[in-house]
Amino acid sequence: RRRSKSKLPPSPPWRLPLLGHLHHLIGRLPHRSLHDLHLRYGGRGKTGLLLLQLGRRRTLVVSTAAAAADLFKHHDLAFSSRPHNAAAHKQTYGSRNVSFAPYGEHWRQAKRVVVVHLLSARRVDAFAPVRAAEAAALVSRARRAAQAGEALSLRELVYGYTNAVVTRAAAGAAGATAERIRRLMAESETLAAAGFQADGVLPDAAAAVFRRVTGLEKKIDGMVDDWDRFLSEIIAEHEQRAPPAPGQAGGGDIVDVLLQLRRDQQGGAGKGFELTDDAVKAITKDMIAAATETTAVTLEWAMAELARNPRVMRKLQDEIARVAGAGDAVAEADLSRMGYLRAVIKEVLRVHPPAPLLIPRESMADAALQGGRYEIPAGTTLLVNAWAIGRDPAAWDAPEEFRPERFLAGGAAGGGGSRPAVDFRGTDYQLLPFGAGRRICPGINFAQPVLELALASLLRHFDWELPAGVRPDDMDMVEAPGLSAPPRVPLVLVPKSTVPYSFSILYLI
Ligand code: HEM
Repeated sequence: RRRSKSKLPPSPPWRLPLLGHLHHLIGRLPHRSLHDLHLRYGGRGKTGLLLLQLGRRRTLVVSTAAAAADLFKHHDLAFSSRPHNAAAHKQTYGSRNVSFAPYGEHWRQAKRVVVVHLLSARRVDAFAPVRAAEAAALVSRARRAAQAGEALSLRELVYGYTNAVVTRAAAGAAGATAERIRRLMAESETLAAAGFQADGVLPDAAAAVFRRVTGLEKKIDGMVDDWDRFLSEIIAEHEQRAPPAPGQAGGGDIVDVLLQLRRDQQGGAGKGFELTDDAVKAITKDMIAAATETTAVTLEWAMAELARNPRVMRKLQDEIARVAGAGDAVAEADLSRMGYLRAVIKEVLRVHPPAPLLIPRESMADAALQGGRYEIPAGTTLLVNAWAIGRDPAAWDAPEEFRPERFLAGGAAGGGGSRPAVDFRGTDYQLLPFGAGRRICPGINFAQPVLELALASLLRHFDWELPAGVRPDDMDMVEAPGLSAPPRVPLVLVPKSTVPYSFSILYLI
């Protein structure tokens, strides 16, 4: 026992009964306190690993790019499951979605369906008209505020946009339905966070008692029923109307595609996976939940950084004006020529990853990390601290500076040099906002044009100013607690129109 203990990664002192090291995190943002713990107790050689006992879960925390590279290159399979969580299990039809499904045949087949059929490049292209219409609606909302000289809540503005794009792409729904999804999602997030906490600390039976006694169980059940009623209605509506004809432009929304797959394959892609009603609902809900908040949070942080860095805002506006030409709406075809826009989005995701600890994973087998220096037993929860990795001084020059230029082609991670630009697709381990390996986010291709088009449109048509009396240095750049990490102080900015009145009329009609 002594020998294997010496092969465990470093741990902080003061491990309390029941809580373990949880008291180090209480009342603070987990990604920030885990980063502090890594700096303080991560060992002399800073191996990038820390082993904590968080309530009942033995937890490995990865905090540097080098440690993430070793983990994802050599041990990804061992760490490809997800820890069981009773609240999440209930909300996902028994973990029949992708995000929370344990590693196994269901997850493999469901992820294949998502990657090949729901989020392929062709499918994402087919949603271009939805993005264009919602970007125009976004601009016209901002224009009304600009003409009235009013300040705008950026959170409301960008959440309305991502919510509309995602619900239309997933379920063909708009208007009142999008509003219903928005309410369901806000309530689910609060309940999921509470459920996660109870489950993380207490053994199963005690966590179940805690949920019952506090009324949490009843609220979760109510929420599960509300979602189920809503998703059943959507499926029924889709089944009643004629399916999109083969080859029809777009081929329908995500629910259409799932129902068509079910008709074609009579129960899915093979053994261990059936596209039952529950699976269709779980996957549809997963797409909506995984896409809406993450993209909205990225846009809110992007606007906050631009407001704080007027030099970057001006440089970006110049690029957009140069590529998009005068007056007109930004066309998606132009986005690929906006290198600085892409660099800005990467820099935002480096400094403010919307899922700072990714989604927790769990190891299925013993793993010998860093060439056998450390042995991690099976059943260990894994947290990859993407927020800390984005600030790793061994991987980034001046990590606290917001400097998109570091991502321009030919620039090395830290800026300058001739290496290819760092990307966020899971092979550059210093930039992991979407994760890496088998569990990497399958939504990158969907998220990218949603983010780029919104940002280019908002910057094309308006200058964005801080409300009177607020200086860039006064801005609070700390995250709110929760599953995603928006700014803790919702961003408010004042749009000033940059487009001549004759063009702006087009956006009001
Ligand atoms: C800025 C936008 C987004 C960010 C930052 C983001 C981030 C993430 C992260 C960190 C993970 C966990 C990866 C891991 O465990 O290693 C994940 C998983 C996932 N994401 Fe995203 N995501 C975004 C947008 C989307 C979109 C638009 C969709 C779908 C339309 C989506 C669908 C999913 C799904 C289904 C998973 C689960 C994958 C699995 O467990 O195998 N995401 N995402």
